[in-house]
Amino acid sequence: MDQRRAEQDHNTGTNTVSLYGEFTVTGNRKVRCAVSLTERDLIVQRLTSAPVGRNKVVLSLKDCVGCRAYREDDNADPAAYLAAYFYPLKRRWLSSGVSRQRAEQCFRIAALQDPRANLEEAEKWARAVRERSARQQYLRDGALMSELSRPSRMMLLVNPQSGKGQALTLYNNHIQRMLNEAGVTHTLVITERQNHARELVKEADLSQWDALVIMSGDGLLFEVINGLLERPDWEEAVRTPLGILPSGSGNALAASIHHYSGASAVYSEELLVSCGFLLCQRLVARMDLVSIHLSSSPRLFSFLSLAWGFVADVDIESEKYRYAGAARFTVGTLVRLASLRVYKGKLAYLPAPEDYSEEEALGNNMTLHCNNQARPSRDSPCQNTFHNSCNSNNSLKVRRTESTPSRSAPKAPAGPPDSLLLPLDQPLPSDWVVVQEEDFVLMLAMYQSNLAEDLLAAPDATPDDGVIHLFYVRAGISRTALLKLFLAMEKGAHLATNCQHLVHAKVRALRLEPSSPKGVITVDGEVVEYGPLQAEVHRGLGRLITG
Ligand SMILES: Nc1ncnc2c1ncn2[C@@H]1O[C@H](COP(=O)(O)OP(=O)(O)OP(=O)(O)O)[C@@H](O)[C@H]1O
Repeated sequence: MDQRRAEQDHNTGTNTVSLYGEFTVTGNRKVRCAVSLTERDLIVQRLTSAPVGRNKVVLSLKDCVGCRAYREDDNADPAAYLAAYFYPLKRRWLSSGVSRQRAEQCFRIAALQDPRANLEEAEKWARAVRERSARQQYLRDGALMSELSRPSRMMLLVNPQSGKGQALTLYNNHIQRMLNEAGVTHTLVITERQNHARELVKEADLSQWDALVIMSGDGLLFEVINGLLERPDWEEAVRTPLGILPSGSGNALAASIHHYSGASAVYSEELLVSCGFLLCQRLVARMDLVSIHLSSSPRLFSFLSLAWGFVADVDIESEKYRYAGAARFTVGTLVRLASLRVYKGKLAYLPAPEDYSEEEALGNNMTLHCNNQARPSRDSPCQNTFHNSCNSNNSLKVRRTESTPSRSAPKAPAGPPDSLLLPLDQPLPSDWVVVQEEDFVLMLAMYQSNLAEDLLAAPDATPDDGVIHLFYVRAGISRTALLKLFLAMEKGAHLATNCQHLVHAKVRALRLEPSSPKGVITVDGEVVEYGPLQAEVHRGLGRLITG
């Protein structure tokens, strides 16, 4: 295989070769390779007499997280080295599924005797690979995404107790190396107790960070989001890009991000590698946040779900099967099915208009600016233009931030006002739909696609569709039918089962008034005050690093 043939091979279509070189493989100087870089791919061809196909590897730059040039400490060796890090989707051993698996390409560049010249050549390649791979990401993901600045600085909050208690091991085994390969500078913060992360982000100098990344379950992100919204500068703070790396047992947001990337479902460490890869791409989208009013607690902000009845009970009761990881929900579902019960209450909602258009989403939002240099010009938050009577209600219920040390104390309660909600003790506005039934098996409001790694509850949800996907199951459903629904939910096929007891509505706000004296309500998997509540979606209020 000679140089001319290698070049001809790849000079096809628009994928023209922009760099070509012949290097040896690091670690085996006998193996020579012809390496070509095109706009889309890095093509490595071993220069042997064997048939071409077997010796050629084509690596898509979309799968590349980073590339670097370096010299080794050996002064006698004039060579420089080029290492490129890829995480392509590969078929799993003995399975039909695919998952991202690490593939490193490492070359020795020693064409010249001058070590500096070799290093310059390696650096030219590394720059070209990085630039093209960043361009590929941006092209793939379109206009509504923005990119973090490079190099990026992230605060990585790790909850060592999350899931099976292996978060730090998972960080050491996968994430540390991947972030280094991608040139992401990160500071590791190990959370020590409940609310530690919340307090930290409430006080943090956010200008130091391009993103806050949470390695835990969904509970830690819930704390971080609410901490950001308690700040006097919440309008700016809530637009800090947030990333998630799954090490809990539910990992619903991580599974949702993976789902949005279009890849087939993966679980546990494979999900972690996928989310790590997506984090390294540094693409930021808007994320809906839902403001939730409880009867006497301060207002909360939720990014994932609101549940009452069967789902909330399973979430909480299955805590004791935590050692089983993601399987805890399956075990919990089976246990609760055996003692299936009816939950009484009133449910009402404001339907989302059919043509809830992109323009409406963008109405109050300008271009995304995600790096810290651009922070002062970050886009305005979604601000509601109506200021009706509900605001006085909110001002009573919102957690006040006067106790937070700050240069300028906030005049208004933290977080945006709610424009669609009347006080809980007032009748509903006339355009709301009141559900006729008062006997339910479950109520589940979702604003991301996944309820857990293996529960695709709202398959067509997107991070910023401005919609609460409301599901409820009426009383009267048999155990078998309910089990079938949950089994179908693994593939997101529950709506296609045509179950007469399952209702799905896309809504912008809802009110729930449970009438049973005791019960469980969860917000993002965390137990909250039981009693009447209402919720309103704030389209695109937050920022999420997603794929
Ligand atoms: N070092 C710590 N020790 C105990 N609790 C902690 C610590 N750090 C954080 N926490 C708390 O643990 C709670 C649970 O965290 P999180 O939901 O992220 O993980 P998880 O419960 O393991 O995940 P999942 O809900 O998916 O099972 C959070 O409310 C957080 O405040």
